[in-house]
Amino acid sequence: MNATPEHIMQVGFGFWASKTLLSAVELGVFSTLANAPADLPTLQGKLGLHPRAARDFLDTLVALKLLERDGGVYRNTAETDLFLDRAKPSYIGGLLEMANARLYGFWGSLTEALRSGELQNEGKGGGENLFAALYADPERLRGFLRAMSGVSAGAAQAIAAGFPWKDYTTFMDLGSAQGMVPATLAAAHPHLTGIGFDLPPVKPVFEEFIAQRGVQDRVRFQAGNFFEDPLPNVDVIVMGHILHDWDLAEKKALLRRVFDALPKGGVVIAYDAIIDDDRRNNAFGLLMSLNMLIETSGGFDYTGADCQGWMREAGFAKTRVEPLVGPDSMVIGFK
Ligand SMILES: C[S@@+](CC[C@H](N)C(=O)[O-])C[C@H]1O[C@@H](n2cnc3c(N)ncnc32)[C@H](O)[C@@H]1O
Repeated sequence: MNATPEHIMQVGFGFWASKTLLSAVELGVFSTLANAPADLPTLQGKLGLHPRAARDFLDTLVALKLLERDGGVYRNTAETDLFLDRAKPSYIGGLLEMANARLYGFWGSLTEALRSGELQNEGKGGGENLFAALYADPERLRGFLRAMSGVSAGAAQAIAAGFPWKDYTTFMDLGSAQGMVPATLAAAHPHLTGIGFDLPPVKPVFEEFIAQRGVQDRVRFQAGNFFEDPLPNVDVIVMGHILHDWDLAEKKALLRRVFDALPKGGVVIAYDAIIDDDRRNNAFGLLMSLNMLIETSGGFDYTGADCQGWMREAGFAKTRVEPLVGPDSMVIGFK
């Protein structure tokens, strides 16, 4: 065997590259360059970089294939221009802003979480649930909800394209956050009307986003607690990155409530970074589960087989798993 330490070093120093990108988003590198490509002195001035740091920082982004440089002029790549320019609706940097402001620091306590099984975020020591901790601060709430749009944008498009919506007329996105899924479904399918269901403080942020997307005539918000309040009657209930937040008993209780709320012929679509059944390939799904260890008191990610089992137990007659984009898959249950 021709063993080299390359892979080990790449993984071990992954945080160097990761933090360089997160700081670039924080400093607005990509939004600045989307307006106009620029040379080193111009960028240094616009971004407020120290002369000692600027050249290495920007050339690192070139080497990481996040920027291009031609004759001393830096510009975005096609991908960073589309996804990391704050001015574009395709911006997914909210997720990276949240990773930078919160998760980067919390993951520093991973070893402690691995030993104690206890969350390591704002709720540490207080036993508070993630959402109570997040929602105590309006800026943090907005940041978190924006981040959720980034994390669900690709999946929302894949669900809009990959599910037979022509057979259904109403849907609800349970735990909708800012409303990326309802906005995307309504925009793609003019015959659909939908509801975003989430905790009361989410309402203004949801309504602002839905109006920006121009679908406010067909998408409304309903405030409630999905463990306690009655769920509206719709054909299809979507649950994106919801089940992984909760422990096993809570996951099963939620699926049971969803089953009870659906009409006969109704459908649940649960999507997450679903782990492959053999639990060895979807590294992102497994890392997401460790992220739930850091972020929640009992949450964990799961395989397609796990989720289909819980759906059957809740009463769903038929279930299947379908890939979406990247590490995400959806588990569909038919009542
Ligand atoms: C991880 S986010 C997922 C957001 C979005 N569905 C997505 O895929 O990006 C979980 C969402 O569930 C909401 N949520 C948490 N607890 C809730 C509860 N008890 N009742 C209703 N919504 C809740 C949160 O406010 C948050 O918007």
